[in-house]
Amino acid sequence: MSLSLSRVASSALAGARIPHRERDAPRRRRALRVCALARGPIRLSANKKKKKLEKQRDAKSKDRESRKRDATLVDRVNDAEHEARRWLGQHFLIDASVVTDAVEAARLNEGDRVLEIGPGTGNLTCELLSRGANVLAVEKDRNLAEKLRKGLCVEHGEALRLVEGDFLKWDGLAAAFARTSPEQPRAKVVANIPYNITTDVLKVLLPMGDVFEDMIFMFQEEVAQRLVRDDAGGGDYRAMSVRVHYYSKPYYIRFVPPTCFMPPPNVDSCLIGFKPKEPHELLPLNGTENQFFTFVQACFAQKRKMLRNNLKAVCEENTMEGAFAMLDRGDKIRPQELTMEEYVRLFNFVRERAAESAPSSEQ
Ligand SMILES: C[S@@+](CC[C@H](N)C(=O)[O-])C[C@H]1O[C@@H](n2cnc3c(N)ncnc32)[C@H](O)[C@@H]1O
Repeated sequence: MSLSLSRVASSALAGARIPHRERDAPRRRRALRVCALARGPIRLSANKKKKKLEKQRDAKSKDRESRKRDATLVDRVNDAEHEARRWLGQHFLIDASVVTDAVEAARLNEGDRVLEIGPGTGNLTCELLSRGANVLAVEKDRNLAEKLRKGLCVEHGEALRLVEGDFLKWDGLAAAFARTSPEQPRAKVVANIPYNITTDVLKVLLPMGDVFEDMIFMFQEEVAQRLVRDDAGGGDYRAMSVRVHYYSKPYYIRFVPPTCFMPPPNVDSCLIGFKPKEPHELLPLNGTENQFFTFVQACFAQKRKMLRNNLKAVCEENTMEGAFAMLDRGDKIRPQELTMEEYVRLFNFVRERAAESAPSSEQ
């Protein structure tokens, strides 16, 4: 290039007529370079277009597929010809993506034992069975239980066992899921139950970490947000959060809008998981678990008040001074500002002081 430029320059200086091709050579070379540069992005954008089209086609076919799956769920609810009973929290799942996410969150393996509370018309149950799980379902509604017995139970034989009755009154739980050897995998729980019984159901299941490993629940969104956060300090941190974090590691899975149910509920929902701690992972207590939770409940007796005021009811003045010094969180702390670990330390401290000041039985 420097050669041709110098030839052009010297010819021009000599006043000679520069040949057309030589005069235009630098411009042509520049144009070629620009074209070469241009070709790259042009090819790239063609690829992008192709990929975008493929993605759109994929999305459309997935959309068609999931609408077909949604329709199957709606059909199953309609086929039950059952009038939903609101007092039993009957909002049946009709969104296939939610059903899939709930079941996948349980990380099922072929042959896993699963407790389903409230199978209803069987949409979650069918998905669990299709993944090779052995399901034990507890349904309170007599009409729905009857339909399940005549339908899914016949279809799936031993893979599905149905217990008709109120889960909270059922005394067969421990025996039904007892492990026959330490090598046997723990069972799993999947439940879309009425929101007004979730707390009671959790009270039963959370301490069963040696029996259940994954627990997936449908929850009211607002309540789940409170339970999952361990940010003591938020005004919504309640005694139930202490219980949940003592026994498990809760985690948020996904948001579920009212349109995913038939009939739709008035509140937003979500899937939430609880990973129960095994017995050896639980923090040691200076007393029984019941005594601990009764103590925590007393600390929250009036949650707008300072912890000091609530503690007065359960411990001596000098024990309280020692407890506050041990916690080192100041005098004005409120019940919702302590973490679960701090409640365990507080409980253990108060119990230890109480034992020290009690008259010895050997005297
Ligand atoms: C929200 S519906 C869910 C039904 C189904 N699992 C679904 O996702 O489509 C709640 C189900 O729990 C049942 N149920 C309500 N209270 C119950 C209880 N205490 N014990 C067992 N089942 C209960 C209801 O009858 C209903 O079938």
